[in-house]
Amino acid sequence: MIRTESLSLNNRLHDITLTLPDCGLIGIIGPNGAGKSSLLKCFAGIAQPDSGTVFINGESLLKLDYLARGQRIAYLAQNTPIAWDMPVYETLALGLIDKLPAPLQQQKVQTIAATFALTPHLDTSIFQLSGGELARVHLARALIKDAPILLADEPIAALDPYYQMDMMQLLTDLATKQLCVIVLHDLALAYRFCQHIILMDKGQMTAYDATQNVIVNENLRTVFKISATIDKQTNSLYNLKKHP
Ligand SMILES: Nc1ncnc2c1ncn2[C@@H]1O[C@H](COP(=O)(O)OP(=O)(O)OP(=O)(O)O)[C@@H](O)[C@H]1O
Repeated sequence: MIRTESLSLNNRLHDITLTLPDCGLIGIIGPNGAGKSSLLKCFAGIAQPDSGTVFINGESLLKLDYLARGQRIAYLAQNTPIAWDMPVYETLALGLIDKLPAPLQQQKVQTIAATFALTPHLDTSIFQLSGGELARVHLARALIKDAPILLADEPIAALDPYYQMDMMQLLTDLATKQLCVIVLHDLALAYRFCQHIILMDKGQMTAYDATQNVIVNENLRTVFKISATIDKQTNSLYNLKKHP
């Protein structure tokens, strides 16, 4: 569970108080520059707020050392640079915190590779992967350590439509057992898959509630300057238009 109290980060985040549940898929949406990544970085302890506190399962993030944070949180940045060439297998194994006996490590890598359709690429150099394949490697590497909280910044941005839906379904399944907080721009996928939405605008949390209460035309107009057709029965959002 993540809880924040009056979180502020210079002029990027203003007075954000919220409680996220133990399980569920939570989407952070908002226009460019709204503060989505900054909020996620505060949850992860990567950005230090000027005021306010982040609590992870009741413990102040400031009191947790790096190992304790790593055991509780898997964080995937927006653009994860890779400095050196390695096969996919080794890249996935790097996500494990503890040194495991070789057979157990192999089993964990193979299981996560199968989940992310990476088995055929285990011996491939990561420099030879497509953008979408690499995005799947990054998410798999973040998840391999089984931390109870996943924080991922635009994890589906580089994926084609098939894998975007595949990944959202995978995150939905994962979120029955743990908390997954993702930043995303695709409002249709956010509407279809996320249980709750944090709506950010100009560093403020404009709304945080069940998805169908947040993604409504009034908020789309005021925050995004767009409108859409929203069908609550089929959980679909389409026909996006710039609002005049
Ligand atoms: N390291 C930083 N230092 C100072 N200001 C920053 C830093 N990173 C981002 N900002 C500023 O903070 C504001 C919020 O940025 P943030 O990256 O959180 O927005 P975002 O909603 O994730 O945007 P996008 O959708 O474009 O990725 C922006 O005005 C940005 O210029």
